[in-house]
Order: sequence, then structure tokens, then C-alpha cells
Amino acid sequence: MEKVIDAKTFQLACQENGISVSEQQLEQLQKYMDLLLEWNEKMNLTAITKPEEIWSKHFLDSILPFKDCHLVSFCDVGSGAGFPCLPLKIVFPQWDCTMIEPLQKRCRFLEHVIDTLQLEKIRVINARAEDVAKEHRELFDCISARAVARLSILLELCAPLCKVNGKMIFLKGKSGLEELQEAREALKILQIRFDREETVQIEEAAHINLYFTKEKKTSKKYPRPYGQIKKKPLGG
Ligand SMILES: C[S@@+](CC[C@H](N)C(=O)[O-])C[C@H]1O[C@@H](n2cnc3c(N)ncnc32)[C@H](O)[C@@H]1O
Repeated sequence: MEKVIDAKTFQLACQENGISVSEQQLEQLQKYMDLLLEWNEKMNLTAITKPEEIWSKHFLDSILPFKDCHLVSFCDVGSGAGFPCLPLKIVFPQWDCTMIEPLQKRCRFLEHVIDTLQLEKIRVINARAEDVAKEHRELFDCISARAVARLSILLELCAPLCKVNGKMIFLKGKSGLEELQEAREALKILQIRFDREETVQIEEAAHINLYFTKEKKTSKKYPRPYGQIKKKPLGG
């Protein structure tokens, strides 16, 4: 893959992976980048501030793991400044998207991007995933999270939100495989099948994407309160 440094090389990299990105979608991504950099001066949204790094480490990194997904409803847990959900929504506008983010300031930013880009079929829930999951169960075809928690914790937060036979896709750094080993017991308890891992080299860093299928309905026991999950992750 050519080094991704601007809109054109980003578009080519997507094309090589079977994803077509139109000029209008590139403009929307550029606008999102402008808003991210503008708001980042007032609040902590991202440590990545060079445009060429945003194209690769935020946009491409968010989109490539989902290149084979054909979805109806998608939920991003711990969206922060919108990754991976917003680049996905721009490139796959037919998806119905939900972002769950507990920090109100970040939610305000996410709402502002949605309004400015006039995105439809997308919403922000200002809450923690474990609180949403108490009420709203088995709702989404696919749940994802990037840089939110270790895998055994994420599985407990996300499984209740996912439909039976739905997918869970977690974007991990180099600790991904070690986290997978650590989460073996949690997978058994929550009846989640590990499907595959995919390692993607984004510039100097290896990114490990982990793919799962939820096989059975999640017991009402989960998720436990966050304090308990953190203190004693399932199987830990
Ligand atoms: C390091 S940021 C990553 C943001 C984004 N996913 C990304 O990759 O750039 C982690 C985000 O997860 C959110 N978060 C932490 N615990 C959470 C929970 N229990 N439920 C939902 N979001 C959570 C935080 O508020 C924060 O915005």
C-alpha cells in the first residue's frame, strides 16, 4: 500500500481494499478533519494533529477493519472524537449508527460534526456502555470499540448490546493477541466465538483487529457494575 498522506492516497488505499470513496465523501472527511483540529484547540480530542497522520491513523485505521461488513445497525462504544464511527458513517452512509460516549464535551463535538455534515441515521448517547446495556439489549448487528478498555472488559460491556449472531470487532494495538489469550474465559462465559484476527500495518505500528460472533443471548447478570468489571474481569 502506498503511504497514505492526503485525500488522494487515502482514496487509493480504500480502493485497493474494495471500498470506493467519492469526491463528496472526501470533502466530508476533510471537513470533519477541519472541525477536529479546530475543536482540539479548545478541548482534548486527539493527540494526532498532522493532517497526513489523520488520514492514515484515524481515517484509514477506522475504515479498513470493516471492509467486508454488510451491516444495518452499528454501535461504537467509547467514540471519543468519533473513531471509528464517523469515518465509517461518511464512507458507508447507509449504515444506521449509534455512538456511546460518557463525556459530555465530546458528545457536543460529535453532535456538531453530525449537524455540520448533515449526517442522517446516526445518534450520540451520552452515557457509559454498561448503563446503556442494562436497558437496551441485543440491539445492534455490529459493535465496535477502539482504545477503550482491555478485551475482557470490552466483551462484558459490549456483548449485551449485540444481537445474537451479531459481530463484535475490536481495534487493538500490538497487545491484541495477548489480550485475546487473557479473555479466553470471558469468551466462554459470554458465549462469544472468536472468528479471526487481522494485523494491519499503519505506518510504523501494527494494528491488530479482532473479530467475534455472539452465539447466544447474554445473561441478564452482565454487564456487572463497572467497579466490579474492572476489579475482577471475567475469568481474571
Ligand atoms: C482513549 S478514548 C478513544 C476514543 C476513540 N474510540 C478513538 O479511538 O479515538 C476512550 C474513550 O472511551 C470512553 N469510555 C471509557 N469508558 C467507557 C465506558 N464504560 N462506556 C463508554 N465509553 C467509555 C472515554 O470517555 C473516551 O472518550
